[in-house]
Amino acid sequence: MLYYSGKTKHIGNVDQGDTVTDFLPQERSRGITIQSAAISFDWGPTNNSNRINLIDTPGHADFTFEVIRSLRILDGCVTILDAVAGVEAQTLKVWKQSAGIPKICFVNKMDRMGASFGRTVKEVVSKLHTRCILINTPVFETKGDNCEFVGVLDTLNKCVLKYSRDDPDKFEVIVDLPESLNEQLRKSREDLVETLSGYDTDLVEYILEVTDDFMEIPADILNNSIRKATLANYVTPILCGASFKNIGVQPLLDAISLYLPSPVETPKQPKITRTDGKNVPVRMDPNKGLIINNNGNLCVSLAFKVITDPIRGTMVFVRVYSGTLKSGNTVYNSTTGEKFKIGKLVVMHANVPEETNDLKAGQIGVLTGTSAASVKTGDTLVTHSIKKDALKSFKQSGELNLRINEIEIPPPVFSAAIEPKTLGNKNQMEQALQQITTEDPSLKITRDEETGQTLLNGMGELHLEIARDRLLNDLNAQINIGKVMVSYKETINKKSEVITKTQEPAYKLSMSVEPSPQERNNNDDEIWYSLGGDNNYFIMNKPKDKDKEWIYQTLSQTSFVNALISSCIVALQRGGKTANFPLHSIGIRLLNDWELPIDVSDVSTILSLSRSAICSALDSIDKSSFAVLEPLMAVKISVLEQDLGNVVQDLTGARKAQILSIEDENGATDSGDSNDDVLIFQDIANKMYLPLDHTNKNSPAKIGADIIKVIDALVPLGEMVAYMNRLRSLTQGRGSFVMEYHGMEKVSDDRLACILEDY
Ligand SMILES: Nc1nc2c(ncn2[C@@H]2O[C@H](COP(=O)(O)OP(=O)(O)OP(=O)(O)O)[C@@H](O)[C@H]2O)c(=O)[nH]1
Repeated sequence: MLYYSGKTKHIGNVDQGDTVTDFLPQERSRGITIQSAAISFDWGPTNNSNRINLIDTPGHADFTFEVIRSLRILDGCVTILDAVAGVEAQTLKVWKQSAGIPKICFVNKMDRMGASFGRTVKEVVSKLHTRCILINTPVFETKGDNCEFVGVLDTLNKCVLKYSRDDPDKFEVIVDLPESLNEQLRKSREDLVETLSGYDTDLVEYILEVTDDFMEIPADILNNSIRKATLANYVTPILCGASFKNIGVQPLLDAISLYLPSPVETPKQPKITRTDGKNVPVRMDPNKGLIINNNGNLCVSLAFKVITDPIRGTMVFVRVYSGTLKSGNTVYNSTTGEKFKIGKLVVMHANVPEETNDLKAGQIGVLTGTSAASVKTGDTLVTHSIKKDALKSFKQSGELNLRINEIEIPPPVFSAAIEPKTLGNKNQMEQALQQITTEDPSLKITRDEETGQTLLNGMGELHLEIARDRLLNDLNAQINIGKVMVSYKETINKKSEVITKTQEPAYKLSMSVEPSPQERNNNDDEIWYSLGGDNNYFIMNKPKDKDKEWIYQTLSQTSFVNALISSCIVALQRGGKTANFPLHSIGIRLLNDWELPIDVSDVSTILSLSRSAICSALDSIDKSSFAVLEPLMAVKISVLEQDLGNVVQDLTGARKAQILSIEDENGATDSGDSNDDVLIFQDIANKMYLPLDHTNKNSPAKIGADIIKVIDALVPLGEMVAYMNRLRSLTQGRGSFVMEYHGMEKVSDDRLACILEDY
């Protein structure tokens, strides 16, 4: 894409390790994407081109947070499928995560032996539950004994685009089609028009009034109709190609411009809320921003990624949601309460930054320089042009404290102990840890206050392995890292006493600790603040008391709340009474009888009083009311029928799995959709026109006579460590699995004894 849009001079190759978006040394040496990259380029006729902000996300399950944070800010997705593997378990997972975002599918690797466009499209309809329309279909040529993929048949423009494998810039447009391709074109066009007619009444009117010959309907009428139906998530346009052989990339770029939404049209606008919980409507207008009381307007942006570049320093990637962000603006970070002045604003073109004066609503760009160093992924940044005299009342009402719906970080389920090689390396270790956790908030550092041990927590074994390499090799940290272990937690099953702490002249804080529910009720009298995951919350009863409004004037509400949140986090790091494991599912409540002196100006007393109140509250709970929790994983395993017995026996025996279902692959219904939907989409898939596959000869077992069974099970994570090797040996390498975090579960007494022994 970068090559064709003119942003790079040659085409990067993952296998040679010179891609633009995979730029970390480890991404290049391992040939995988670890961090999602955001780059911008233009595509389309020169005077009418579209700015495309491309975010390339990793595919491995351990980097799921990269996908979550990218989905938060993007307006449309391109789902890339491997034409041999079809819809994989991870495809299904990411598809569900991106619900509501308009999508295009690109069936890649059509040049491979066993590639099957037809089967892949059928799987997209029946497994992902979406209607598909074929924007282009594959074209093959017989060369000797081989059948070679050479180009695509454009359904809309009724021509073949034939590519040269040697020269990425060369392609022929063929309009005189042989009869076999004419039939392929007619059938895909007929199907496309029929599917769109189910949604677009304008198209139906055109057919009734102008022509009912689907071959005669002009491409621009159909393109309009496809755009509408895609934005409404009614259909998914599908294209095919072989990016490695430079086939079908330009039509994909055209499709992105034609069918995916601009920022103004995106159906999934973010939620902007004020600290009092009220929603503020998003206004994607670069000139106006969020107008407040006619006194000026606000520009609101979300920092969705922070990286430390060895040359450019901190780079904060932002998406602007309202108004215009200008270089030189003073930014208020409403998540942390800090203020800073923007240095340079840049837009990344491939790996070359281009300085810009402003970023308008809808755009993506980068804040650089040391002033941005305190920003973390997920922070909301606010700038305003509010008249001075109005600003004071504005601040008092807390209206600057807007938050764009925060990015929830999935809980890390693995950890490894980490220590400096010598005492002298401690500071450097802290800095390196700070850097990798700022870049990747799904890595977390926890410290056991009593033993002084530091734990690096992550989403999976590969995640921690990569973090380890980055610390040791890229950041040169002088550290020792222990074995990767499962993260166990502890929780409480009863409420503590209420502990009141006071200090002269007029400080009073009463706090208690309680088990926090999995699903909380929406209670208007309470505000819940997440304590950075682990289902831990700080709960504050909303002050009703008019006399307490002064707090907004003297000590801003944000610093009061932030101080309480920090003390909660510190107090929770003490861990539980059974084995000192970090605490989970805890609610820390501030009662409404708090008092502060009228001239309070700093938060240190609040910090120490609240911390000591929480610790005493935890101490008031007896040891027998603490319980150890372990991560439970939802596992989906695909195996051939003949291997099913062995795999199930291993799961239920050694691995203590709870089997939820075993189904034939085609009947597997994990979409979360109703049974009716499942049947509807199977029916659509069966009736849909699919062109013949020519490369399908030596296709994998999947489409042979073998029946594939899908096992759904819940398994303790501790039993899934190194499961890939076990599954391979049980199935002669023919089985595959994906898993995702399901929740924390109380450990039975006999398992607890084993876990404690292991630790
Ligand atoms: N035969 C063939 N191989 C391809 C094609 N496109 C990519 N590949 C190969 O597939 C492998 C994976 O390519 P990537 O581009 O890294 O795939 P990815 O899905 O982005 O992987 P992650 O970055 O880890 O998410 C590489 O070895 C590529 O050479 C294609 O069109 N044809």
